Amino acid sequence: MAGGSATRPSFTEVFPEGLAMSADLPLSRSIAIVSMVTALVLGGSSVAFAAPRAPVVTPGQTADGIRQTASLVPLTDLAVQRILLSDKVAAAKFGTGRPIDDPAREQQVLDQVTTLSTGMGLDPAVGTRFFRDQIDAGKVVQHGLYALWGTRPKLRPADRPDLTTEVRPQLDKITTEVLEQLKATADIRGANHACAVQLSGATASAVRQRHLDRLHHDALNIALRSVCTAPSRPTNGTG
Ligand SMILES: O=C(O)C(=O)C[C@]1(C(=O)O)C=C[C@@H](O)C=C1
Repeated sequence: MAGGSATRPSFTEVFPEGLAMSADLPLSRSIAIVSMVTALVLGGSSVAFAAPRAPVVTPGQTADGIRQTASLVPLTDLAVQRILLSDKVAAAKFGTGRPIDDPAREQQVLDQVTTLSTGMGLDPAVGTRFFRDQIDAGKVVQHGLYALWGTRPKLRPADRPDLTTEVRPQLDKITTEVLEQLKATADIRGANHACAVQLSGATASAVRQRHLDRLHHDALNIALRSVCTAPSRPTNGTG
């Protein structure tokens, strides 16, 4: 965690991706960067850092530093955890003849989501909508890994975890936490720009920190696709 001071931003706060000075960087931008770095190193007397000191705003905190708003980071991380467990699901099933799609198990997951959502005061439609996407994301990963392992036998998993006693309980364990985060983020989830910006930041940082490859990144986008959309219209109980 970059612990920036309230008076002067740290290097990583100014250049989160590091300082990549390439030949194609325009000269004016290079000069600007050099002067900003100089200001950082020498103690910050340049125009860039002489402006009135703004409070450091961290995710989940507003500029007044008092009112806390929810963050989409924990929800995103839980989606990543579930996606990474799909690797274990695939390893449990690959080569056993067991199909990737298991509608009975999906219904079990969605029933559990409905029960838990109702118990915690979350609209079950929100929970089930989100979990349908988690299931779709998991299936994308499984199909991707099956394809990979089919053509590259050396990449096949060495161990086969037990789906029923080992992997599914781990998936179930995450369910309550996901629903709690859906509830905690109710005010910031919606079809608006602020949500989209926060979600894209949370996704980008999860991809970076968890070193997600293209397959898992695509799956994460599927898993999170309902987060910044309008609530789905109530149905007549048919789904
Ligand atoms: O439990 C499984 O068998 C899985 O493949 C996991 C999962 C899920 O994401 O919960 C995904 C696809 C199946 O259709 C059922 C459930």
